Amino acid sequence: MGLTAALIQMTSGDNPATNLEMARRYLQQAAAQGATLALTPEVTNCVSTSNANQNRVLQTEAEDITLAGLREEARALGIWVLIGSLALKTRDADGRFANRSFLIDPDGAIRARYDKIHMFDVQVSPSETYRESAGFRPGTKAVVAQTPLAAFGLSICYDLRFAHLYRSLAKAGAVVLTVPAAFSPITGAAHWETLLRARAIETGCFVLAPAQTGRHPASDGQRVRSTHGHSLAVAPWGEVLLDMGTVPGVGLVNLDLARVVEARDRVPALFHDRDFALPDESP
Ligand SMILES: O=C(O)CNC(=O)[C@H](CS)NC(=O)CCC(=O)C(=O)O
Repeated sequence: MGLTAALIQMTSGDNPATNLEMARRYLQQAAAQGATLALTPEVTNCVSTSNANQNRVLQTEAEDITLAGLREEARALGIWVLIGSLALKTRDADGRFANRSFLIDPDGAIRARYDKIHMFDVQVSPSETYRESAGFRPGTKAVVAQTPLAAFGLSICYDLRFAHLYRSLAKAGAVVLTVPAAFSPITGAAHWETLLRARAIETGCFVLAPAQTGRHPASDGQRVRSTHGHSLAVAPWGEVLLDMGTVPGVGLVNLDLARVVEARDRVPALFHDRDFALPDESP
């Protein structure tokens, strides 16, 4: 029961057509190297700090060129593709976008969709504040995708900090957790690897985390955004199998799915939950 996965590390800019060309090339390299599954980062189609630019270049799911192009590429190459996420227009009255992950099969069909649940509304330093919920509407539904390769538990970026989501995914049958990201450099250096390894150890799952990296090109006048990189693959026992550093590219990793059962047999903590009373509010 083996699975060869390719993590794709990218520096997406704010022009979806350029990002799509880059993603296509990486998928072709992944397939040529023997990958049966390739995974792209969060907001593969557009990293932008300008709401005006997003309103101009983003499209609905039905019109999105990145979704159509990568479905076509999956079919041409005969591989599975996890599109980490796409920023997409919705029909919501408030005009907010969706931050949506897609699992595509080798026929190019969409096998699962997941909308990011937890919004990154965080001041990471005195000069750096994110308010994701101003532009994006949160999802409300956890997703496990059953496939002939494996059962995948989907998540996105800031979701990583909510351990109970991953526990729920693993209990619902997931053996591979996907965490595409565009992590901030400050929190990335402090928390990224530790959190990913913790989620793997707690659940006895493989964790695949394709990431955005570097300084993202932006049209004139926009704030340039940087991301942490370090796309990571972690085994169910917690070892880091692959760390891609900060250079864009394709990283291959072999997953021996028997190691999920092995890790859970050694430490069955996933199956040792107990009910408990919450602490009293009174002192
Ligand atoms: O805004 C976009 O274009 C797409 N969304 C993102 O990049 C999101 C929200 S700003 N980034 C994160 O969730 C980083 C989380 C993080 O860094 C942490 O948890 O420490």
